Amino acid sequence: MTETFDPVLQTTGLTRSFEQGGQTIQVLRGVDLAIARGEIVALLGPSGSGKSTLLQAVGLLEGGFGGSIRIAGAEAAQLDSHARTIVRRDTLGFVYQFHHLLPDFTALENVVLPQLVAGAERPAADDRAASLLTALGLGHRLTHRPSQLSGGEQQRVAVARALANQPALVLADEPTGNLDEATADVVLGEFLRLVRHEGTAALIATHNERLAEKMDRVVRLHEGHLE
Ligand SMILES: Nc1ncnc2c1ncn2[C@@H]1O[C@H](COP(=O)(O)OP(=O)(O)OP(=O)(O)O)[C@@H](O)[C@H]1O
Repeated sequence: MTETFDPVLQTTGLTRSFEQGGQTIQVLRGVDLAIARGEIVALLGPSGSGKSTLLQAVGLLEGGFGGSIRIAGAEAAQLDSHARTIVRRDTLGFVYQFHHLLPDFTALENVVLPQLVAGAERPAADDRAASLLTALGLGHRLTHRPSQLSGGEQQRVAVARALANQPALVLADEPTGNLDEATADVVLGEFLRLVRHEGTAALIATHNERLAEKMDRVVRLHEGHLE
């Protein structure tokens, strides 16, 4: 019996260009990428090669792309804005270079909130948040606000928030790019361990070849294509 490949993300001939000053900048020129369920993929490429542009497209954060993006079987171009919001909320998790935590809420609340938005109830949402934060070594920081946390701790909270709704795919854009090298290593290691434990697939843009080697596969953006 042949197993059918059921990727969590599949892009085919993905293109994206920007108009600027009367000129067209062709950033993505036909990106073909398939990520299996649970697979962790490093996205490498020089500055300006389009890593963020690719993550924004597959994160359904903006339109304007050509080609096909399928997320968990749904064709992005066929989704209206409400359906895109549901896919983002229920299927995707996001980690950025800067944590974007809500400053007036505690670490725990920052991880509880997306769950409540998705329809979870307390105390189950609190338990899930506490368990994720504890797995990231923040069990003693649950009631701290972001400003009371170190940079590495803030990024760990952002990781816990991204995983809170058990997404099928986490998209991360330079998730440790704002941290010093030693902290970046530790936080990325914990991020990968937790993603593996949860069985979540991930696409992680980074400049760091050494960190990329810790992932299941490396893809490189070069002149608008993946190598
Ligand atoms: N909204 C926009 N309007 C015009 N050009 C844009 C826009 N967004 C991105 N670009 C251009 O697209 C190219 C790719 O940018 P992008 O941020 O995706 O690269 P990157 O690989 O993530 O870079 P870095 O590693 O420096 O973060 C750049 O030349 C950038 O100037």
